[in-house]
Amino acid sequence: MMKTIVIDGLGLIGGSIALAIREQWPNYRIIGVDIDERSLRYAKEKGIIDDGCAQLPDIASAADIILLAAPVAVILAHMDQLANIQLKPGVIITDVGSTKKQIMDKAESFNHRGICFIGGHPMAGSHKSTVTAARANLFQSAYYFLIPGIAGHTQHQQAIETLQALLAGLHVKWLILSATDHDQITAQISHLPHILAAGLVNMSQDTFSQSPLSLKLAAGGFKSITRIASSDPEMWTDILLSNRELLIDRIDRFTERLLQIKEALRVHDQDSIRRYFHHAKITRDHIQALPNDPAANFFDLFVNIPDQIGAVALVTRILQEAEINLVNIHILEIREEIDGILQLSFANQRDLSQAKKELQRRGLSVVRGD
Ligand SMILES: NC(=O)c1ccc[n+]([C@@H]2O[C@H](COP(=O)([O-])OP(=O)(O)OC[C@H]3O[C@@H](n4cnc5c(N)ncnc54)[C@H](O)[C@@H]3O)[C@@H](O)[C@H]2O)c1
Ligand SMILES: O=C(O)C(=O)C[C@]1(C(=O)O)C=C[C@@H](O)C=C1
Repeated sequence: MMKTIVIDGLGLIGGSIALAIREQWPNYRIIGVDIDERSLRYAKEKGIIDDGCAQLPDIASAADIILLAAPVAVILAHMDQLANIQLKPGVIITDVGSTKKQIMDKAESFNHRGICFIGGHPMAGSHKSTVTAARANLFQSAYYFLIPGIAGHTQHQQAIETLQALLAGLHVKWLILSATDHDQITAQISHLPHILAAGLVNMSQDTFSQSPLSLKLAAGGFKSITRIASSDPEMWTDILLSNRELLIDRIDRFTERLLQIKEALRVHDQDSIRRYFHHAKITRDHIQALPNDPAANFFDLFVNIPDQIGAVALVTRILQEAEINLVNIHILEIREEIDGILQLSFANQRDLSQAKKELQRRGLSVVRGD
């Protein structure tokens, strides 16, 4: 059956989801809503959407599924708008906001009216924004959190299954959890890191205000830890304000840890300093690949590639000749002008080990990947 999908906020995330729905369900009608007319025009020209609209209330009543994909404060404001509109019977509303508690609290009024609101959050993205950066495979192999409006309720269970079918083309790993758990987890592994990355860039800029060249000397370390400081400031202001209390706590805890390492330095405590880095290394190394663990994110191999035409093609050709399946390939934006690092993701440890052997046999240097 043909369905009308309304995507409110047609940026990086809304656009990427539209592309994946398009691939999987070519007959569905996709309407994009955005205040930015250029984004709508671009998306229509590229065939990402069938039609565009500037205001959600003008199109909401035609939707079978409404996906709210604007910044968090706009999602909250547009939920208020939707509350006053007669929607199609059986409509499902969902969102992609990076915080969930505030949104799910507001969603209660829909659920009381018998309208299913399922919270959502694809746990992948980029520091780039707008629909021009959208890609159908942006979320491949990433986690996608779903928060049922009323856990265990039959209608909500069915709505979850409908959404999972709609978004099957994203090729994500679904994880159902509560809004509170979601916000606690993302405060630590997404929101705090963005605060720290931006702080580090700002501090470095201030430190070198009299010698701007110094900032340009930054190598891979600074660039990899601060890539996300290029993210959209409006989006992150909304996220922080929407997860205020948990973030204040995370900042306090982080400050304590900074003071501990400062004290170790002050008293020349070599053991503590070594333990600090050792503990982090063991933990970080295991995030990359946990052999035989189905919950492992990726089996990643990091390969040095010279800054030469055809270098990436050589890597893919070697893998193709050895008949090794590649799940994803990503050029890391570090060490520009010297050489690049390719991140190759495999479905399992066996493919990763075989790929590592083949690439090394052909003279390529593997930076990391066990
Ligand atoms: N960027 C990421 O990595 C990422 C990952 C997962 C979830 N999210 C969440 O997804 C949402 C969108 O993020 P994004 O990265 O796609 O941002 P984006 O800036 O690329 O897109 C947001 C879009 O919303 C539009 N918009 C803003 N105000 C609007 C309004 N009043 N009405 C209609 N449209 C409006 C903007 O014009 C823009 O096209 C945010 O809630 C964010 O927290 C982001
Ligand atoms: O890769 C990035 O640039 C991201 O910041 C993506 C990222 C994150 O990992 O923190 C950012 C916000 C989202 O809510 C989910 C994912």
